[in-house]
Amino acid sequence: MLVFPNAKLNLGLYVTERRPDGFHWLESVFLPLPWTDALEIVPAPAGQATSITLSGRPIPGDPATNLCLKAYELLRADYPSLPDAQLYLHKMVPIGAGLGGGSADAAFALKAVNDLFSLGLSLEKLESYARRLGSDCAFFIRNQPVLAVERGDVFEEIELLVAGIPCVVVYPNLHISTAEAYGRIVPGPPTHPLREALAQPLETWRDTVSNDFEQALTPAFPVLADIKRQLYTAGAAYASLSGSGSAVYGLWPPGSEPAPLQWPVEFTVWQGRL
Ligand SMILES: C[C@@](CO)(OP(=O)(O)O)[C@H](O)COP(=O)(O)OP(=O)(O)OC[C@H]1O[C@@H](n2ccc(N)nc2=O)[C@H](O)[C@@H]1O
Ligand SMILES: Nc1ncnc2c1ncn2[C@@H]1O[C@H](COP(=O)(O)OP(=O)(O)O)[C@@H](O)[C@H]1O
Repeated sequence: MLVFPNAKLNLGLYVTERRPDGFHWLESVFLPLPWTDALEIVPAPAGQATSITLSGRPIPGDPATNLCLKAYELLRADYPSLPDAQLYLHKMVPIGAGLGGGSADAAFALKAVNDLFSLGLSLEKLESYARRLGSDCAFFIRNQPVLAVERGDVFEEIELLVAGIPCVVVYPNLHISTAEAYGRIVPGPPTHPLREALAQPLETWRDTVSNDFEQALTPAFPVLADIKRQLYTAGAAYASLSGSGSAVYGLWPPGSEPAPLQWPVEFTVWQGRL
């Protein structure tokens, strides 16, 4: 079975409180972004153990710790009759980018195994497995815009008028660790209530919708502010860091087009529509 795990963007992100377990309460809108990896899962030939073959962007760390394998093993612990499998992951979404690529791979692996081996798991059950693999992993099970609260794994419905709008995402080839980024945050309440701010026209978001990680990370990584400035110069109506970075995105009003932009060769740029 071949699936295409997509990335996500965060529209506003407020880290409101540190929890006793070291995690944080947050409030953010998650949006699917059609920038994808490719993941294939097939039953292994007789006598061959479960394995993963990686291609595309190098993933730091031992392949045995890949989140796709972790997802497979998590299900196998509860469904011992699952056969050995071969996983093939072609990585295209940048890593440590705030785009949730690893979490997407894990969530799509859960969904693919459920379909391939007819486990009959409900979306709720798949979400509860996903939560055990990462805070933002559960989002990718339903993979639709939501207001995420608590650890980023509890969702409220939200209506947004962003489908089809032009978007540019710029990854400055800078891997920011999520844990380290959280360590730089001083939690506090949102400057503007997110749901209300996002109900206003796109052009107003610049003054009302922000990402706490941006202020926390920009002093150490000024390139983030440079990219944001360039996106606004190219006509973006709204620009922001995604998640804990380092990808920065711009959104353009419907019907408009980003002005041509020049980026250093080591940057990776995605341009398309939401
Ligand atoms: C910041 C966000 C915003 O969407 O996304 P990314 O920038 O990673 O894409 C998420 O909260 C990232 O979720 P995820 O990447 O799944 O994090 P996890 O693997 O669960 O946790 C990695 C580390 O981040 C910190 N962490 C994560 C989530 C949370 N609500 N509070 C935290 O403090 C913890 O230090 C944890 O050890
Ligand atoms: N399939 C995977 N894709 C990406 N990263 C993975 C994967 N499996 C495990 N990881 C580990 O997860 C970490 C961050 O993953 P990622 O979701 O891309 O971060 P972020 O959401 O901050 O962009 C990396 O350090 C990487 O080693």
